[in-house]
Amino acid sequence: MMASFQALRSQYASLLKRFLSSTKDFEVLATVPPDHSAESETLYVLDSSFNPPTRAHLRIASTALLENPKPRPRLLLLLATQNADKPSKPASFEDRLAMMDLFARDLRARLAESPAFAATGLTHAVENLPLVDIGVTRKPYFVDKAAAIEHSDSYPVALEQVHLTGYDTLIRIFNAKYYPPTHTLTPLEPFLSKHRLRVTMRPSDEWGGPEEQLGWMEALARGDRDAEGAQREWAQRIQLVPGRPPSEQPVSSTLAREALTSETDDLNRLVPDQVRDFLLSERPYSGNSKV
Ligand SMILES: Nc1ncnc2c1ncn2[C@@H]1O[C@H](COP(=O)(O)OP(=O)(O)OP(=O)(O)O)[C@@H](O)[C@H]1O
Ligand SMILES: NC(=O)c1ccc[n+]([C@@H]2O[C@H](COP(=O)(O)O)[C@@H](O)[C@H]2O)c1
Repeated sequence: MMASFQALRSQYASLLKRFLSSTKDFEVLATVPPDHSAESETLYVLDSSFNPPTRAHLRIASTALLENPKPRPRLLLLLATQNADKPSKPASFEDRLAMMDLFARDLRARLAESPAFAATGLTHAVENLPLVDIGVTRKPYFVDKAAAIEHSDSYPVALEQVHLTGYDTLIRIFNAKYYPPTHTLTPLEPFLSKHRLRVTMRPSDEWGGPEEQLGWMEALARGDRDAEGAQREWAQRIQLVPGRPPSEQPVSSTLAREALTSETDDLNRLVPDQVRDFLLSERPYSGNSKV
């Protein structure tokens, strides 16, 4: 197992090196399983630091894909090598890409259990499962990520993108401080006129509960943000879906990194199985991992 983890990491290390020495803003490095032929009508995009991928990311991706299983959707797991706010830190990007690949396999295994992706007629179940692309981008902002994906030669230009985010990220996308020089929300227009956001609620002390989060959407639809350059029609392009029920414990990448140094049993509920095996075997946060 360890040998195959190392092989996966070095495979991504060389693909990443090629990307970093290119002038590209975005590249698909691999597809799980390797297959580039399938047509799809929607591209779901999960942009994250994947540091590490968690069961929250698994829930966000699987609920989206299960909601619209036909025609076969495609999912892009997008590693942001530059974050809008956070400085870069361990794990190394090749470790994260290897974990994204393992996450893609865990996700497909979960989807394979659902009737939505079961075999139909002459088609085997595995042929109905979404393909998962593993990509990288240098662009920290969603408007630029979406444009880089549109202009890449990996997908048809007209493909609609549905960006999967949490509520905390939605609030940041709608923060005019990110859009110099005018510091208005008008730069979101090309993004939200073509693409969509599927936002998972993330109740917390900082972000409030479901009512507050639904209230944010109502305010946008009412025109409360028009003075900042927003358009009330954008509310129709944003779907807000329930997240973790209050009875379940919180899940985040930070909690998973902490569990690795203290309560490794907690990893079972925080990260998918193959990601847990990678974390326990490779210890990518110990400071000894090869960069
Ligand atoms: N538990 C969660 N509920 C809802 N959305 C989530 C959750 N975890 C992550 N997300 C969303 O997934 C996307 C990527 O998340 P990110 O990589 O920042 O994970 P994180 O767990 O918040 O990371 P960290 O703990 O390292 O800050 C973001 O849009 C974030 O809002
Ligand atoms: N205005 C924006 O588009 C905007 C603002 C803040 C964060 N982001 C991005 O959101 C993603 C998630 O960010 P965090 O990992 O900090 O939660 C990152 O790719 C980050 O760069 C985008």
